[in-house]
Amino acid sequence: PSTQTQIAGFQFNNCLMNAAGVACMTIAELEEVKNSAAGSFVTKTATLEPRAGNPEPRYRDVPLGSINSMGLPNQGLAYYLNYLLDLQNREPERTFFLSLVGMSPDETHTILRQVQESGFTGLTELNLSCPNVPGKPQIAYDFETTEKLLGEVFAYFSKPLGVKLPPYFDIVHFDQAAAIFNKFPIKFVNCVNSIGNGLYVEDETVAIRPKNGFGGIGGEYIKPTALANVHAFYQRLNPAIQIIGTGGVLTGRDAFEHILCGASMVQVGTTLHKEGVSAFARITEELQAIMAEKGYETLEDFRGKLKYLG
Ligand SMILES: C=Cc1c(C(=O)O)[nH]c(=O)[nH]c1=O
Repeated sequence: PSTQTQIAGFQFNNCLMNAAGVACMTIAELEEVKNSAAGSFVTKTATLEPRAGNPEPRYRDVPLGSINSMGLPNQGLAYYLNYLLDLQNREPERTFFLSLVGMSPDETHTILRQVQESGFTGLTELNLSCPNVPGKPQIAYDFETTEKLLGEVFAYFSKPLGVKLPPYFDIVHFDQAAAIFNKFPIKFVNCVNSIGNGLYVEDETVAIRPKNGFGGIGGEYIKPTALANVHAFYQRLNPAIQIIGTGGVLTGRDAFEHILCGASMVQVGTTLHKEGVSAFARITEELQAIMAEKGYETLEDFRGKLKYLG
């Protein structure tokens, strides 16, 4: 069975890749993901200028997942954009993702204009869901701001662009969010970012320093929420807008469920942080075994075909 896929017309030889934030801060990390069984990579979300991020400890692996309040540390847009421009000349047959967001709407436009004016030929993932910059609410929880921002972006941005979304927990919010995204030539939505502002306690103390221990939750804790968001948007969005599924992927079974719920690409975060890039080959083999057992040759044979109980 083949686990190849396509997003916005770009072919990928595998439907698995890293989630932004994990194994993607430096060129060395990105090269390692690129040279693994992963079909692509996405960079750490880039801001205009480099950022140190929040004080450590700011990321912890825990038994059922992870908690982080990194605070958007990154090397700055130029670092990632220049690497991607060089890479697309070295490997023109492959496509990669650039994740970005500004610290303000104006900065977001400045960044996107730089990408627009560059020769970047890959996919852009606008992160509307960082939960860990103190004082900055997650953009995508503010529907008015999100619609205004996207309207401004698509007035000048013509390269393929998708959005990284926080999890929603209310059916009406799925309706309202999908109605906004359906207004724009968005190529994909990536559901979900970490579940914001969880609290992990060890004995009597928090596990991370920033925000008195509050941080985004990933891993096994979040798969039901991730699958629900993947499927809710799959049900509601214009079919021209594809879904990237992120959250709770430990095994081929989890990847299968994301695709069954409608995902065209599946991202791995916490598991990649814990296991390293060998996770991609393992999860791929597990997914192929499930497909073989069920007689599915391609992802198309089961994508979005979640059965209801009638
Ligand atoms: C880009 C900031 C993010 C961060 C962060 O850098 O704190 N952590 C997340 O779990 N999701 C994010 O989107």
